[in-house]
Amino acid sequence: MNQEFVIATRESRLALWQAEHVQALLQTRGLDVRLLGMTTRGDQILDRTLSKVGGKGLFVKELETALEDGRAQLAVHSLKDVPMELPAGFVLAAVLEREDPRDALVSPNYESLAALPLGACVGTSSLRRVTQLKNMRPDLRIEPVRGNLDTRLRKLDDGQYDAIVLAAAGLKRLRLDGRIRQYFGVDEMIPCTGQGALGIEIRAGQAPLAEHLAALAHRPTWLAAAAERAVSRELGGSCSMPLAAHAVWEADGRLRLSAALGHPTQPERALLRTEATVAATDLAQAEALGVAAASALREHGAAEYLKDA
Ligand SMILES: NCc1[nH]cc(CCC(=O)O)c1CC(=O)O
Repeated sequence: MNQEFVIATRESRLALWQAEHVQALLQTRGLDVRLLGMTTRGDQILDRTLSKVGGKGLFVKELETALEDGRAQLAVHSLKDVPMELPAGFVLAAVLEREDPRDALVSPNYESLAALPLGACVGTSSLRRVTQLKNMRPDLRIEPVRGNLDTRLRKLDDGQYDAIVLAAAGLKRLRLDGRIRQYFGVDEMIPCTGQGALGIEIRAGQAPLAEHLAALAHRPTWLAAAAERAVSRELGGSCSMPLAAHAVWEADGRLRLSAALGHPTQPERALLRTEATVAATDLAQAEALGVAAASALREHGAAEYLKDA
């Protein structure tokens, strides 16, 4: 009898889709894999903006506890919800191929951001989206919206907002992308670090499992995400930081990283931006690209922006 592996997962439809996706990939490698559904503090606290209650780590802590207790061996996360530094004893065993990294506008009545009337109400709780929206459309009224994708869409349909902004990846995975009215270009609204990618976390030193997971990894996504995550880590990576960072592979095989930092409490202030390209062939080079982008943002005044974060 094979050893059975257990995947700890949140129970939103998107989290379950992601965990089942990894389960199916491991099953094709001949492994027995079962899911363990869990509710995290991030799922329970729905009335406050995450940056105010302790940040993205709230989505992963309970899952890490299950790994520690041995109730599960791996946790599947949206990479963008994974803190920049994992607690001691945990490692990111693989980053899987990225789904569409773009942000998308969903609206019952308006076909694009430009079509929204003056002063329209847009729902998003992401400071990164708030600052980029306010830079494009200072007139918009931006209101928080929390909860899983179905909850957010229901609040939109209830008429609480004229539009909401969501990651295209989640909508596509749940086949809800028919609701998208506009895709933002990745230079127009720079995505969050790791957006659209999945990260698999395990305890350090799990050799046979780590090898199976390494075989699932998508190296181009992993290097791109490593560059993106390095920018955030260098700048102190917290949820109260309106940071966008996105890396793409150019046709010539080089990695191009764009990053933007907004002001945490004055979202209409101009974004600080940087862009750089390198020939990266390993994780260290990709991370160095991110570190350089963070330095460039500091030269543009990041410290002054971040003192209010
Ligand atoms: N912050 C919550 C979250 N985490 C991952 C996704 C979507 C999937 C992804 O980007 O990988 C979402 C929803 C959203 O931002 O719209």
